[in-house]
Amino acid sequence: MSDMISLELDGIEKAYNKGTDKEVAVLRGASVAIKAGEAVALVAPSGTGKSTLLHIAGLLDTADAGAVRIGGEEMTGLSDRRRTGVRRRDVGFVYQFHHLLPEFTAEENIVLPQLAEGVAQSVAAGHARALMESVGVGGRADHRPAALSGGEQQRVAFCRALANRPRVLLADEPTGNLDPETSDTVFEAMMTLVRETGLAALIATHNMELAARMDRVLRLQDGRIVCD
Ligand SMILES: Nc1ncnc2c1ncn2[C@@H]1O[C@H](COP(=O)(O)OP(=O)(O)OP(=O)(O)O)[C@@H](O)[C@H]1O
Repeated sequence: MSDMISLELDGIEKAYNKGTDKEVAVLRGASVAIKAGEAVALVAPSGTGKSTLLHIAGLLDTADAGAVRIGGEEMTGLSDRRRTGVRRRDVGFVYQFHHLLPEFTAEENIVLPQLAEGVAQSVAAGHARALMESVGVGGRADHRPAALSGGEQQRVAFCRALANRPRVLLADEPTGNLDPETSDTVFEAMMTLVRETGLAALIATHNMELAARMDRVLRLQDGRIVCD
């Protein structure tokens, strides 16, 4: 694990309905720094601002105050175009449901985001296959998502999220929809990818057993991030 900080949130504040009588301050100075190759669990009861935090970290939403740094670069003040570029190249997302494109094969789902970044077809296909091999779904490359099991779908979703070699992985209950055994397989696959690719991963989960197997467990409490 290098000591490079890949993702840093520094004093993030976010309120909804600002300036009205319905104002809710969701984040009140949330800070975290995640190194390359480190997997951090984020445990947050429903409604405490987990999605808000992940959206801000992934540049899908902006904070009212505080800084987001990806690969050491300050994201505040970047043009929308630059933010979109950084989001596409440097951030991978995985959600509770895989959101794979149903009309494309597993491999094509991992190839497409690379083509969008100008990677040659043969190179993209080779990278897609290598990713799938590393998480044990190499034999399923030509199947469409509907022909894959839930655990396979989710492993392919991780491969797709990593297709463009992002620095940061953000996941929201990535095993929340799976039975315990499958959840374990997907979790191990995720950890393999984090270690192999030197990603900084922030993984929201309610599963304390899986959380405890990550490098650190953090809790979102009263709008701040605290050690568990
Ligand atoms: N666009 C919005 N406008 C107003 N309030 C919002 C908006 N989005 C979220 N909130 C409120 O902010 C709080 C945090 O929402 P958020 O979605 O981040 O929670 P969460 O921890 O992800 O919850 P869950 O696990 O249930 O998805 C909630 O009280 C929610 O009602």
